[in-house]
Amino acid sequence: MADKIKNAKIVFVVGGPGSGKGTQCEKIVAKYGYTHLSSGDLLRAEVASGSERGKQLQAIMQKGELVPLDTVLDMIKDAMIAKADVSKGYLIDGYPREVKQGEEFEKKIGAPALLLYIDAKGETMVKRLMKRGETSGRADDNEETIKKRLDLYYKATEPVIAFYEQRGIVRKINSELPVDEVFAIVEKAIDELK
Ligand SMILES: Nc1nc2c(ncn2[C@@H]2O[C@H](COP(=O)(O)OP(=O)(O)OP(=O)(O)O)[C@@H](O)[C@H]2O)c(=O)[nH]1
Ligand SMILES: O=c1ccn([C@@H]2O[C@H](COP(=O)(O)OP(=O)(O)O)[C@@H](O)[C@H]2O)c(=O)[nH]1
Ligand SMILES: [Mg+2]
Repeated sequence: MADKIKNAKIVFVVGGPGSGKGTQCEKIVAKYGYTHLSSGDLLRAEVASGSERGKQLQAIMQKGELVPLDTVLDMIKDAMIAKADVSKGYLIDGYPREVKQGEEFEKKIGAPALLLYIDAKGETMVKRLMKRGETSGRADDNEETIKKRLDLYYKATEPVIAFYEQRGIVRKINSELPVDEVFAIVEKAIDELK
């Protein structure tokens, strides 16, 4: 069944916690009709289901650590296949978190055409997540876990960007600007794909 998605347009959306990945993805969906798959949202849905696996995931996510690679990849793959007939392209938001995840994704699914690197300063991301935490209900939007997520981002995820830069598919987006100005830059990157 993976055949169905082999030729699909795939965009990785990578950036630190609270950099604005989800915000920009929503706008891309509205304009371009892409299918948005947030690895974090898929994991949170599993937690919300109350399943045994969800309980294990919750413990890991509450600590700001990474869940096993295969778990996330299987979830993304299933979600991609479910949308294969209607999808114009896929936004894979918050993935890969480490180089190995990207390599496994390519082996099992396919290569990305573009990597949107959503970039904000560390202090900006912390500020946004603390603010989001006032209303998000996300167990990991608290000061201690935010710090861990940020550390892990710099350690494990930034090398992902260097890895795909060698291939020339990275577009760096400054997300310190107001949302609509950020989106204007994102649009250019997506338009180049056509
Ligand atoms: N000024 C400004 N604020 C933004 C921008 N994008 C997002 N924000 C704010 O930052 C917060 C976090 O944005 P999200 O889109 O949830 O960030 P994310 O990268 O998906 O974060 P995770 O869900 O933790 O992966 C939001 O509550 C927004 O209010 C932006 O481009 N400019
Ligand atoms: O590929 C992934 C994506 C997410 N997560 C977990 O899910 C949490 C929330 O991820 P999300 O992308 O929603 O938020 P971010 O870490 O970017 O704030 C992370 O801290 C990790 O614990 C993970 O382990 N692997
Ligand atoms: Mg998000």
